[in-house]
Amino acid sequence: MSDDVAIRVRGLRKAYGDNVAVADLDLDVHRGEVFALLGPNGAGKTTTVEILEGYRHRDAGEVQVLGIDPGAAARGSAARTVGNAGRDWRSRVGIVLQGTGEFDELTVAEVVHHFAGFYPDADDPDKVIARVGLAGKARARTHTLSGGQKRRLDVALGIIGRPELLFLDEPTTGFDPEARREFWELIRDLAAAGTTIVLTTHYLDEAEALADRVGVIAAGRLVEVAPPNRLGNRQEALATVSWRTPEGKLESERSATPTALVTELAARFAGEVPGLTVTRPTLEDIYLQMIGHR
Ligand SMILES: Nc1ncnc2c1ncn2[C@@H]1O[C@H](COP(=O)(O)OP(=O)(O)OP(=O)(O)O)[C@@H](O)[C@H]1O
Repeated sequence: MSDDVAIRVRGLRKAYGDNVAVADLDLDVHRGEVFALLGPNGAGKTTTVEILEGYRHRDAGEVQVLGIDPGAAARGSAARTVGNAGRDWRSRVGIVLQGTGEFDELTVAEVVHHFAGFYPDADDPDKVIARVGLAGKARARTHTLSGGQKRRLDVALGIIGRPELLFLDEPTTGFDPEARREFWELIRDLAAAGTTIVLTTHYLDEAEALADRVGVIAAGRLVEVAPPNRLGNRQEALATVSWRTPEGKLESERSATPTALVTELAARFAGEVPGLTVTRPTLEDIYLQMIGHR
């Protein structure tokens, strides 16, 4: 496996009885990349990611994560062989699962300090608590945190070991808009420091804001992988120019040359064009087309 590849998947397959959750999936994630997996409910994202994390067995295919087969690493750590590839590999991978974040009577600071003890080169717990915006809650018991604050704690536990590769499963579900923006900044900082990030999300704006590349998965297959602005040839999609006639009727026209059309409209109206908008398909429009909802 070449050094710049963090994840390499070939022919991955996983079925639950007759239900094929992941079918012949190929995927490469480069080191230092932020990769977003998008797909409707039940598409196979969690199954794929949990196989990459070593938490689920696969039926077929090759998987390498940081140069290690996570299936073999999981078996190694189950055998508790001290110093084995499994434990070493696990300490290089950070995982933020959907909704843990509650540790009975322990405080935020106690939990983060405790988890720091599991890693050979853990980050400073107080710094990490501040970084996820929980400094004001460091002494709060985790069961008193709000939903969004629990997710922040999950993120703190995912990054405390200074992972080379971080998996985030729907990381901002339940965040208020300000918390989401702060979280995006945190992800950008981690990416800038060289952390490879794989996230699943249902928020198209999140994928667009964070991801270098997006993979769309539908019915267990990877339908397309592309940078967000190129997905589904989005950059070549026609623009829609809309305006209002002097009678107030809404008109619109799809155009490959919207500037020329707007110039013509400006001449026609001798100045301001009433209700003028120029739009191109959003990532969400393209995504919905891709998964067959339009
Ligand atoms: N433990 C399981 N046992 C049986 N079937 C499962 C199991 N886990 C997932 N599945 C099935 O596999 C398919 C893919 O599920 P998966 O959880 O991977 O989808 P997902 O893309 O993560 O969905 P969501 O966006 O809803 O989280 C679904 O049909 C689901 O019902």
